Amino acid sequence: MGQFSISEVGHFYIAANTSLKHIHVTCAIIERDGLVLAAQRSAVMSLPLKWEFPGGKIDPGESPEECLRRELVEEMAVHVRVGQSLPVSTHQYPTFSVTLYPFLCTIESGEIVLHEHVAVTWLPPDELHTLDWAEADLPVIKSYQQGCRMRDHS
Ligand SMILES: Nc1nc2c([nH]c(=O)n2[C@H]2C[C@H](O)[C@@H](COP(=O)(O)OP(=O)(O)OP(=O)(O)O)O2)c(=O)[nH]1
Repeated sequence: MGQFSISEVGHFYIAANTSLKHIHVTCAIIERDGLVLAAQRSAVMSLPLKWEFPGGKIDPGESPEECLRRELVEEMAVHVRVGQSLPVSTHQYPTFSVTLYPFLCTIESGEIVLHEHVAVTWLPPDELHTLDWAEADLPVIKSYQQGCRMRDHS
């Protein structure tokens, strides 16, 4: 051990990185009465206790909108109306990378029952940054907040 040069270590690092898992995930920015829903991942999920927008991995043959509707029923027992899409963004975590497909949503029917998350909260868009978010969500929050400011000024 300790026999590798910097360039060899760099090579192994790049080789390991190119085989990282890449997942495609939808996420729902659910708006109600000027507030937005954030959900906290449980201690036993990946990215434990981080806050996120509910959603999940897109199944083969499924559209992002179909995925969101399915995930929201599974995770929170609500039926959502899927609206406008926001810019897609990709983030590399140390052990996997994720492409997020965010959509504005509203709850069509159902009361929230948490099947996977430990908590949800409703926040004004400009207070979203007060939570400890999954890192991949930071650009999503930024573009969402920019969109809100444009809506406010139109
Ligand atoms: N649903 C959702 N997942 C997110 C967001 N941001 C973010 O980094 N992720 C990550 C967390 C998970 O690693 C992955 C979503 O997949 P998932 O919810 O099916 O993940 P999981 O790890 O609980 O599922 P599993 O692989 O254990 O079956 O994407 C987000 O805003 N919403």
